[in-house]
Amino acid sequence: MPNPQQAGPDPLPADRSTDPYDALLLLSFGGPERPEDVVPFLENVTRGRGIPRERLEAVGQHYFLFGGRSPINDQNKALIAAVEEDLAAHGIDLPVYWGNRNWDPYLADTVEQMARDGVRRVLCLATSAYSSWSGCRQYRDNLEAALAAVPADLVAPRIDKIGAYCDHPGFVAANADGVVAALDALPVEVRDDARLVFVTHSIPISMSDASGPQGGAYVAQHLDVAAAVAAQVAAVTGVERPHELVYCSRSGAPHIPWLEPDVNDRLEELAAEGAAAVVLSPIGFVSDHMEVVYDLDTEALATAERLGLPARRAASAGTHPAFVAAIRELVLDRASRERTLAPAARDHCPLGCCTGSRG
Ligand SMILES: CC1=C(CCC(=O)O)c2cc3nc(cc4[nH]c(cc5[nH]c(cc1n2)c(C)c5CCC(=O)O)c(CCC(=O)O)c4C)C(CCC(=O)O)=C3C
Ligand SMILES: [Fe+2]
Repeated sequence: MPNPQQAGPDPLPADRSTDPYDALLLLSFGGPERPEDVVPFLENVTRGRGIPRERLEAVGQHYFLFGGRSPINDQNKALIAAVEEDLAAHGIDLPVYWGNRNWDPYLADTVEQMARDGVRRVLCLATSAYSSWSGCRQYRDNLEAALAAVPADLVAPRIDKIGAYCDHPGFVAANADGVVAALDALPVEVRDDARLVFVTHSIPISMSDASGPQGGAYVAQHLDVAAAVAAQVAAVTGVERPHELVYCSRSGAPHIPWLEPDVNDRLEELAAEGAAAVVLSPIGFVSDHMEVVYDLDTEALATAERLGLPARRAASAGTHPAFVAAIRELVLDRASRERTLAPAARDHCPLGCCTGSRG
């Protein structure tokens, strides 16, 4: 009878096995790090997207206001460090790679490096938690293009992408914590009456309508997350507050309809209605991107100030431990489903999913 003691090293317990994956890839947007990078970065982002020149100049100014440096790369480095630490603390041995759509480190270089390192099966997590062409399908297309560019003398890895994960309880919990902290930062006399205003990136209505397998997923997912976060905040604070979803960072040509209301317009209405205070919670962003530090912290908070409306911006998920743990759970869950050939609904992207890309 074989002696199990001599059967080689114990296999990892199923709950920390990442088989069949041998690497995790963080796939992100990328951002400039120096003033000289800003214009080339914007050219990368908007190539063929028909963004009016005035809009590009305005967005360039947002970056220059912050010294030509986007916060996004530092945030991704911090997230990777936190994920590596969390994986190690849980006895999980999985190297983490990082590649971007629009700036260095470019995805194609990262995929080539993975091939050189002999990586065969990669699990990819994008820094976008929701379904849409911009947040999901475009990243899939970027993966395909990067794989196709791997030099012929190398074996390209196989890459599976985790689907929209905004519904993960850890993502919801991280955002709820941010809202609770923002409420605490409001003057005590308006705290209980504060309105919870959840914010995400506006996208063309045609892109929104075509998001997810059945369409309309972008807005539906955000409404679900907003409701879940608001419920958790109510449970923690013991106060039910009205909540709603608004949009920021509208781009594109003026005649193309994008999701509304814009956060600034809505703040005007709320002030006119006599709202006591607001908390802005950027659930549409996984960390404090330029849209958060400019469109919310700089612009929307100035609007609120002008209106005399007390307002605080809640932290995004960032490196909140609940979000970092969520990433580990997403990885382990996908790996175990891959082993049992039972992919989760989130990972099922039919051919027509998130295709609509323009107004
Ligand atoms: C849904 C969505 C997300 C969330 C999902 C995800 O994260 O992917 C997102 C993220 C981001 N968008 C970013 C930056 C930009 N997005 C632009 C333009 C556009 N975004 C769009 C949508 C989204 N964008 C759309 C429909 C356009 C119009 C052009 C087109 O149809 O493709 C432009 C061009 C100028 C402008 O028009 O604003 C810039 C500079 C950055 C980096 C920020 C930083 O540096 O911290 C990040 C994380
Ligand atoms: Fe964007």
